[in-house]
Amino acid sequence: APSKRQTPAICSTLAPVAQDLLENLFGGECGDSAHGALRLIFHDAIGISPVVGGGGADGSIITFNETELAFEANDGLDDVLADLGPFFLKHQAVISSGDFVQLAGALSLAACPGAPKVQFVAGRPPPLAPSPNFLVPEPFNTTDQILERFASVGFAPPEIIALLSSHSIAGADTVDPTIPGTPFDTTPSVYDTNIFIDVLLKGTLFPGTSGNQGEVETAVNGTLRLQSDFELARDPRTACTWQEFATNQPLMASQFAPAVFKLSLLGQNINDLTDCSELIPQPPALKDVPEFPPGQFLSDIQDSCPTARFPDLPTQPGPPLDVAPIPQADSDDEDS
Ligand code: HEM
Ligand SMILES: [Ca+2]
Ligand SMILES: [Ca+2]
Repeated sequence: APSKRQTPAICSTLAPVAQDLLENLFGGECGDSAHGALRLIFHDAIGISPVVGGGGADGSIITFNETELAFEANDGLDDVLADLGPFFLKHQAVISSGDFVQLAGALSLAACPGAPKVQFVAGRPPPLAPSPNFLVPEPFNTTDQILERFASVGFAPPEIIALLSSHSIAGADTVDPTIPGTPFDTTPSVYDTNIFIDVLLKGTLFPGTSGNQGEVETAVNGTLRLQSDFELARDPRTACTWQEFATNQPLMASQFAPAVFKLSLLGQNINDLTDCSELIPQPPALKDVPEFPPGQFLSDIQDSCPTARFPDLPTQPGPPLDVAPIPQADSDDEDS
């Protein structure tokens, strides 16, 4: 008989944690809790530098949250930790904070149609110290600064754009504090290519107040555009990858999975970790049809790739959208 790989002990131990997160934290939704858990992967992992140190994907953002939540770039993560923290405390006897962040992040995609299944490895030791400040990119950083920050930990420009596909299932609470939960694209519960289409449209409005640091005008009511997304979409070093993903959802998903797995290994040695990817469900499939939002056309696209024109797409029928805010996860009260 063909030999079947036996489930490693650490994976069996973590199975009930995964189950609890899927059922009781995410509840089968690609909503605020899932978005927060996905963002947390990044803000924990990127806390490492060849110059100033830091432990990367080590769970420091949980263990040393008193230090790291005070960093400006981590604004809004207080809500995420309020949401996830009780699950970590409940299971901390069997899972390190570093594994918890990465497990929750990989599981966060489970209910997001179109998302890839991301690998998960376990066995990260407890973090030794908080991350130094100023390692997490900010939406008002220049493209040079962002590319350099990622390059210093081994990420090439196309990998950065692949990682930013996460902004397809995301929104902002703190960029414009008057409108928490404002999504970055028209479909914040679907891992589709709309983020890459929407951000290339000519900006005409602010969804709330103007003058917020790191925000630029967006094209669709109810969505918020980050200055960093705007610039990465238009910079010649990244614009062609951005444009390619805009009309190729399978490519976007297939490039995101290895890039986000690579994030989960920052500061870790993969040879010391155990593959527990069997704990991660395959997210629902998506048949993505790239379209311009209602009332928008190719002439509204700010063509930015030097070597290929943006392709013409159908326009979604109907009146202009006013995208609804993302309902906020509330750790105490779900139904009032
Ligand atoms: C250039 C790098 C990046 C910048 C400047 C950036 C910036 C931001 C900002 C300002 C927010 C809104 C936070 C708030 O006000 O609540 C946000 C949200 C988010 N980001 Fe990024 N980000 C970057 C890269 C990434 C990466 C690599 C990931 C992937 C793992 C990611 C995943 C998310 C998610 C999922 C959210 C939504 C959080 C929520 O809705 O609660 N971002 N990002
Ligand atoms: Ca960290
Ligand atoms: Ca989307």
